[in-house]
Amino acid sequence: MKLFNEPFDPNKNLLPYDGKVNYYGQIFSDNESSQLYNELMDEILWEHDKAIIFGKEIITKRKVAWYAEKPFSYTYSKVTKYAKPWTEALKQIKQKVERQSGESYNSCLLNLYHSGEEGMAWHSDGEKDLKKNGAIASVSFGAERKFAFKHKDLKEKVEVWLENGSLLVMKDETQSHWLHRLPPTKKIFSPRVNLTFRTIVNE
Ligand SMILES: O=C(O)CCC(=O)C(=O)O
Ligand SMILES: [Fe+2]
Repeated sequence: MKLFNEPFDPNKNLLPYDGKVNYYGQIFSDNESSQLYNELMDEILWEHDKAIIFGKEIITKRKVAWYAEKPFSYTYSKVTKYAKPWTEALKQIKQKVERQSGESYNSCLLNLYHSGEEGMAWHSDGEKDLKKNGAIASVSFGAERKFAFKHKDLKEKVEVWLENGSLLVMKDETQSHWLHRLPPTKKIFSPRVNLTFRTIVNE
């Protein structure tokens, strides 16, 4: 298992094969990050996520939100949501992320983890509404958390710490061949906000 810490190279592919993941580290300063974190906490219309697991509706402890340039519908864990329009903070973050990653995005799924006990299970983001092999840019604010990848067939694992104000980009075949998760932990007590900028192709 590989665990990437500093020093890191944003051009280095964290995955050994079958996809591409780049970690850019902190692209927002500590000041910018705490301001953006506060704005997101206050202004985003956070809701508990509903998911259908084995045919049963469950409500997650984590909160989610879905914003985009148009009121796209997006089906995630078998539940359809309609996007809300960009806020000023989201426009500001999106602009920086597009410049850094050299890609553009038309939507953003946000997750609020109140503490380390909330995480996200193994999955890949290959829903049919997403552009095939499109880049997904993940921005994190608040508590630093570990993020893990696992190859679907070979089970190889790669882990990286996602710092406050950091950017991670997953692209090419990553979603076809690798799962990712945010492992829960009993060692972290403060909240974390994650934004994944994506490209939706439905209309
Ligand atoms: O919180 C994270 O870092 C990951 C979120 C994620 O994988 C997702 O929203 O699909
Ligand atoms: Fe994901």
